[in-house]
Amino acid sequence: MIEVDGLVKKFGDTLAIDGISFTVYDGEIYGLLGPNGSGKSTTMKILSGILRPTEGKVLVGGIDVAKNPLEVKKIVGYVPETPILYESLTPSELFNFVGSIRGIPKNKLEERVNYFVKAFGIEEYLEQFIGTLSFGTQQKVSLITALLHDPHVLILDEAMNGLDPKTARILRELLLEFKREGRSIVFSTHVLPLAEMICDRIGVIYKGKIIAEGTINELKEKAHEENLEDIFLKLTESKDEIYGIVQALKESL
Ligand SMILES: Nc1ncnc2c1ncn2[C@@H]1O[C@H](COP(=O)(O)OP(=O)(O)OP(=O)(O)O)[C@@H](O)[C@H]1O
Repeated sequence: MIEVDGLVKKFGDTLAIDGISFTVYDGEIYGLLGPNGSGKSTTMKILSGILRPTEGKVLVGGIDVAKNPLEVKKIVGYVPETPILYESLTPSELFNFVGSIRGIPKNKLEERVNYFVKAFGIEEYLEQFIGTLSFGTQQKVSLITALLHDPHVLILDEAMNGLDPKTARILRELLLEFKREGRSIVFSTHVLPLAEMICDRIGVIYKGKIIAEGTINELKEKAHEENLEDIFLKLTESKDEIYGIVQALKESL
């Protein structure tokens, strides 16, 4: 379970997160949706123990992230928006390195590496330098790295980015399985039909604030709109603006 209460994050004069609160229960996929720069990645980095909050309280599995970020990192699997990997290591070397710093027993590590390497189909890249791999393959390596310690909480920042349709489907099924096992998952994406497909509840974040939260059906009712894209555009005040821009483009052509 993740409990976020009155979270604020400032970068100098920039107020990136402006007092947000939400809860992600065990066995739930919570979608964090918002326009570029609205504060999704910042929130996810705080939940993963990577950034310290300026104000507010965040408990992950009952552990306070500000007081004990190292303990939080033990139970969280975090996939950043862009893979951050050691380019001069091979995936095999990276998995062994991550296994050793996380204290995963050798046989367990081998078992998990084999399982995920097969699931994501990267057998042929295991001995190549990460820096030479395609973006999608690096994303798969990043995902495997985040899953090796069998985390109870998953923080996935646009984790489907760059994945081919087959791998995206495998990851989707894996996430649904994790959810059935009772793990808590926070999932950000700009692909709204995907969010509609897998998220149990959604929080719409805009200018550092959660401006709407609920199941898809609850959001549809609140916004009087039929699909998540229209709900999202309405809530983020983009709908009229888009029509104006498209109209101006048509006139200028
Ligand atoms: N390290 C940093 N230093 C200064 N400002 C930052 C830093 N990280 C994020 N910000 C600012 O915080 C705000 C929120 O950024 P964030 O990356 O969380 O947005 P986002 O919703 O993840 O955007 P995107 O959809 O483009 O990935 C932005 O104004 C951004 O410029």
